[in-house]
Amino acid sequence: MSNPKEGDEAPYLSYSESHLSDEYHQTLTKWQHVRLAFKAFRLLSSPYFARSDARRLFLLLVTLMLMSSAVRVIFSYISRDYWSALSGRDEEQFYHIVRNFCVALVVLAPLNVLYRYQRERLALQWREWMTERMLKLYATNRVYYTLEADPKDQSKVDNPDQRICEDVRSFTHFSLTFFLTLAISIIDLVAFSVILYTIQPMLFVSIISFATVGSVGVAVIGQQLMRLNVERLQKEADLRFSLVRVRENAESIAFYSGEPMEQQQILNRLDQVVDNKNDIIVTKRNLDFLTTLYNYVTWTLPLLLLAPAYFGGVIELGVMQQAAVAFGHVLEDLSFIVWEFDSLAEFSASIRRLYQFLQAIQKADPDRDEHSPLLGDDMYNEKDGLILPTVAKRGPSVLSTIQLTPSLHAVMPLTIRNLSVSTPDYTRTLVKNLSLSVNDGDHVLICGPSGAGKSSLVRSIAGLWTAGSGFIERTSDVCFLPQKPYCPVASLRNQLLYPHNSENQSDKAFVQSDEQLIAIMKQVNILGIAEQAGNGNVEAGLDAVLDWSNRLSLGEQQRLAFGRVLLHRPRLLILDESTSAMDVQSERQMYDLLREWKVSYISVGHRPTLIEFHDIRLEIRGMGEFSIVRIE
Ligand SMILES: Nc1ncnc2c1ncn2[C@@H]1O[C@H](COP(=O)(O)OP(=O)(O)OP(=O)(O)O)[C@@H](O)[C@H]1O
Repeated sequence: MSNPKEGDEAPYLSYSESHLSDEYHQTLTKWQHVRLAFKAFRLLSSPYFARSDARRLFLLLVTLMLMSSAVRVIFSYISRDYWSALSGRDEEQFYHIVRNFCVALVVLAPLNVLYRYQRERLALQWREWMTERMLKLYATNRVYYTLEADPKDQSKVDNPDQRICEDVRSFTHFSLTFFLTLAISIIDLVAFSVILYTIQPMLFVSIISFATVGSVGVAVIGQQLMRLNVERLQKEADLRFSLVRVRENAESIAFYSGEPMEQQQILNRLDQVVDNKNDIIVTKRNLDFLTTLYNYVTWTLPLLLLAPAYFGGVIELGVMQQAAVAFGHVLEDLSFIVWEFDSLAEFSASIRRLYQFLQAIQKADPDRDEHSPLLGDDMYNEKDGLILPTVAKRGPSVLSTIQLTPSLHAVMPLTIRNLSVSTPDYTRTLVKNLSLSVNDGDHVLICGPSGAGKSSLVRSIAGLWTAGSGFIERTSDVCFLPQKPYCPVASLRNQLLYPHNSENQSDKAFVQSDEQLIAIMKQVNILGIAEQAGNGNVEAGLDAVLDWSNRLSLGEQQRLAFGRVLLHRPRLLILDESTSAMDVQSERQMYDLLREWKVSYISVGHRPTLIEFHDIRLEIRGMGEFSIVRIE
């Protein structure tokens, strides 16, 4: 990996794999980091603020921000007069100021509240918009699958869940908080500097020197805090992920009695979180020593500087008080970035993680290339929302890929010509030069030794794997049945309708009556499941929402998956060991149903009982070799 040079712009925007990696980021200079962060920030934020509604809300927010700045200056004058009236024992003036204060409190103070409210509201809307868009890009063209598929891929992004949920939240929240607070600080800085200067020019000079010394000191310690915070996000996501894995694989772990190993792994990750947090606490303590000292000096320094003038009767007590307040404000504004190290670190970490993630999504999506907008803004239309891309924009790939053409009007359910299938990393060819035609009513059995490439061939037919060469034409009216069917957390009715959903308006055409669903459950022999879930009432059972993947046996889940197929009645069905957990009689019953429906099917499996349900046998032997024979 080459070390990037100063002024080297191009790599920041390209998504070559090395530029997505953490190692690449470690080679960047500090200046390049800042430029990359700004460029990434612009690319991530501009699509949202290109929208008229977002711009309107932002304008309102800036107006409120300016007004709340003015409120602070007005209050500083009220407070000056208040103290002056008190020190001069001027009762009439005092009550006059109290009246002014009450009016200001009612009229002006709510502006501060409204400003903060509006800021939160905009941050939430922005978050919703960005998360929605990222989710769509993540789901388009099975990007989520591609990102997980190649374990050796250097550009693989960790914890996408954390990036979509947590990083988007902190990005949108901090963008607004940070930049607006920065703007307020600059306005305040100017306003209160003028006040200080008019009280005594020396006050202004001393505050600048004081703030510079303090900021440098804090920056040295704060830098370490920034690095530790970046690490914290990743370590906490890793810990959460290891707990999610235990929950998802609870039964397998229980059978293996794998608790000690799992616990060890979780504890190792917890140790890393704790070590990191310890370092953060120690660094914060050091920072605290400095900032506390700084705060107390801030409180007394302006009073010390103005004491001779006060005791000499040149200025009033109110002026002293106003100077102290202004001094605090200016110092706070000058040190804003320093104080905000914590959030700044979190903010820059989330920018980087989001940018990396969106680059990886762009790379994994065959319909997009490095020139496509990062957040897909060309696909956005104010009226229809996000439109998913349909036209391939990417030029010919350097690596050859399988050409898949799914069509509703395909002449045959499946035609394969000169197909070679490789693993996603192109290191091994599993099938070489395969040509096969599957006619309506054909039943093909794919068999062969474990690891030879049977499931890989199915993945290529589905379009999940594209590494290799050759042509696949198939009907788009196809269903794939994996060995372990996916059961979403939903009602039994929606298990059967999956991937459709009875609650979705757009899926209305796929929804079946309870009678039809019950008839199907009878055919695939799972009516008992509905009866149990509904305490004897089958209709109530259809509405039961349970963790079905843990509740049902694998054989029951496989029969449920056949029920889904029966509902969808595809022209072509591809089964990858989809009856492996069934008893022989159930397996026969399922295949009899398939034949009854006259559906063409291709099965992958090892069981000798499967032979009799098929008429063509494709044996994959590994290393590219195969044979095709007709079963008599
Ligand atoms: N994402 C991946 N990247 C690289 N190699 C992979 C990947 N997924 C699977 N493989 C490898 O591809 C080979 C073929 O796997 P495949 O799942 O197709 O085998 P199979 O014939 O279906 O085996 P089984 O009968 O055990 O299910 C295996 O050696 C496997 O390790």
